[in-house]
Amino acid sequence: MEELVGMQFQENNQDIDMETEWQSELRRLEYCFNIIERNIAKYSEELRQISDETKELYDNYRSNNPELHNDLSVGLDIKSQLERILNKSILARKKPYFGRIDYKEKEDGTNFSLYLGKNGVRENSTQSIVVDWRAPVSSVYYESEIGESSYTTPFGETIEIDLELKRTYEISQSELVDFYDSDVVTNDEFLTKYLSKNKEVVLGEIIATIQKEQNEIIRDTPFHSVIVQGVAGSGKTTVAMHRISYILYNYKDKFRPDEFYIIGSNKMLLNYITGVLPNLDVYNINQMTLEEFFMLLLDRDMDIKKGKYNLSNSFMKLDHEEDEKAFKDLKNFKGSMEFFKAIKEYVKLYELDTVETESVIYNNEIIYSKDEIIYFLTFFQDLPLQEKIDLLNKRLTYKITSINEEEMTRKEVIMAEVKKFKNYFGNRSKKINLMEVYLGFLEHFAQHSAWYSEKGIIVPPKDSIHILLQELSHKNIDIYDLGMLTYIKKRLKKTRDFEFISHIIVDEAQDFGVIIFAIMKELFKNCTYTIMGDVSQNINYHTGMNDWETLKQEVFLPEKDKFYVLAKSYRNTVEISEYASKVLKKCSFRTYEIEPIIRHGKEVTVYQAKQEENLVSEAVRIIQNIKKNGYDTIAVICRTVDETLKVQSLLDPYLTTRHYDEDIETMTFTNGVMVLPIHMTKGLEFDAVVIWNPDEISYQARDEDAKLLYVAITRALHELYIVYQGSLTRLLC
Ligand SMILES: Nc1ncnc2c1ncn2[C@@H]1O[C@H](COP(=O)(O)OP(=O)(O)OP(=O)(O)O)[C@@H](O)[C@H]1O
Repeated sequence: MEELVGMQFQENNQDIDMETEWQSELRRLEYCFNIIERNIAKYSEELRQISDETKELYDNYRSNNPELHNDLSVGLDIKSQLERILNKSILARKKPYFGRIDYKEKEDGTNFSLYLGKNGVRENSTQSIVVDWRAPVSSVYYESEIGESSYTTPFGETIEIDLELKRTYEISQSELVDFYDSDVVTNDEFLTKYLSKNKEVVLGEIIATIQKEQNEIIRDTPFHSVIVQGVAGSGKTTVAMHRISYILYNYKDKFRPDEFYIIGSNKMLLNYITGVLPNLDVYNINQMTLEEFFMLLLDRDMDIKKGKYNLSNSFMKLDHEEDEKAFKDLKNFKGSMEFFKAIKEYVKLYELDTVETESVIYNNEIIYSKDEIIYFLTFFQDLPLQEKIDLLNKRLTYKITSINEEEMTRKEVIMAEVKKFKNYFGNRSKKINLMEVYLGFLEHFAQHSAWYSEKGIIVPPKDSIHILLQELSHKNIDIYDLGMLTYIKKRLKKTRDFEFISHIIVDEAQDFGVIIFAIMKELFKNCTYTIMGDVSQNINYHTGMNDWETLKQEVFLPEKDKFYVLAKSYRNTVEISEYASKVLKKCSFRTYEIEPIIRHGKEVTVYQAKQEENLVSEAVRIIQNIKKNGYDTIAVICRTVDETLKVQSLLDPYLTTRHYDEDIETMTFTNGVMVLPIHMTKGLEFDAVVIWNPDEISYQARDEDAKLLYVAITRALHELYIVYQGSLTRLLC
């Protein structure tokens, strides 16, 4: 157990005047720098040594010494660990800590004065002079007020304390700039100062200003799942990234980073959000889109590229043409639990059809009865079909062997008998074509909808399944089809592909239908989840989630898993938040109120142009002003991809913009002006946003359009502009 030592604790804090206190803090900082410098020298030397050793190992390995492979990989591992430690120490030299807590432990009266930093700093192998923000005790800094309090260790032990001081430091480039005590400066004042800064091109870490309600989520146990509804800008993504860091730090023995999967809707968002992870000391996490995730699981059993399937990106289909009703019905069905319940029923049927369930007669006697076989199939329901077949074959051959042994049959005869029956229930590796099974299911569903209704499944109008079959015959598939195929694989095939995942983090979860989570829960039995979303931002209105109820009640376990609500927005100014709230008030769905952190900015500016050319000149003027004001990240947000391409060409003669790349997989978030369709701005934020032409046609007064507009508005940190022509959408009036 590491010993926590801090500055010599002062019993009589009140009596020390500010000057002495300031001097004492300077001395403490100096002391800390000395230790850090000493550590840097030590780690540099160790790194030099290990680099030499691995270089030598590598040379030997190359000159035909392959048995050195293991030593070499251990050496390289140590080297990269040392590089990280050294790097952390070098960073700590600029700002070793951000906070301090002084407290007395109730049980034995011991006093502590602890400094908290992004990374722990050790004086020697047993003593820390700066405590890592993720350590259990650091929770006091985020959660407790001065006075009686407690903190809990990851393993449930509660430590009662008396908190006497909570202090926050401003240290810049190794200089102490200021410090504030929590009974003097409010949390909000400190936060506002922090929030008024400009945006960086990756999501930032917030360890110095994590709020109480965020801290609770970050530090919740990874042994159950966590679902978070948070208004736009409430820090869901940020909290998720800090939670990963916390779990990997505190539960090293139980969780490995390569067993963590972050699922997001596109590559630009993923790169943006995971950019913060090295800064939070997290490496080797998997990050991918849901499409990629399912394809990874399907692996060679269903090669989308080889099969020449067109994988439609559900996020790209956001033009505002009216979908036909049948398409809407299909979308609603594909995202719902009903679709999942239906495939489950079909798989059961498929198993009974595939496995020979008639009684097995041997030497005129029933040796395996129909009832027994059906009982076996039901009892081992969760096992994949292939495994059940293997087990049934094994049991049958065992019975045949026993009967023959009782009759003292010769060994060779027994073997010949066993051979006859060894594949009685099916081959060891039965070839299963996943797409064929899926199509079989859809056809069965279309033809026998009454059978499914009898099982309590709400069946969609017939047309929708026909459309789906047609789409598949044209080789068009989407994430819901991939999800179904993955489920079929898990149920029918014997595979180890599903055993390597322990925690899944889903950002912008509301954009996926609840069925996706139901499928994942079936695929990975021992996995837990961190699910972040905001139902007001569901941009896939028909497939995505417009409330959390089904997910909470039917997919997760209300008595075990946790549901949190984050109501405060840290991103937007009060003016922008209020503007966004106005849109939500026009909707019929349940909304979650936004509570902005009190940070005022410019009023939202709405500009009506007479003609398109005025729209362009006004947008150019606005953007130039924004730049003059010193803001670096600016977005012009359009309704569709087509509009984005058009606006880009309209602005091009006057401004340098970062071009929208139709291959969204290769786009990255950058400084400067980006022209983007709404769906690509999900999860991102910009210093200033210009919403392009939100007129009556582009955004009708209906819930799905309100959600899109809400997303666009809430991307802006400091300034928001609306430029339009014709009649402004009623959602903004
Ligand atoms: N406690 C905090 N202290 C300082 N900044 C914070 C805090 N919490 C969140 N932020 C900032 O607020 C902004 C929004 O955070 P984030 O993107 O994680 O929110 P979100 O809920 O995922 O938003 P959205 O739903 O719109 O994608 C970020 O700039 C983040 O750094």
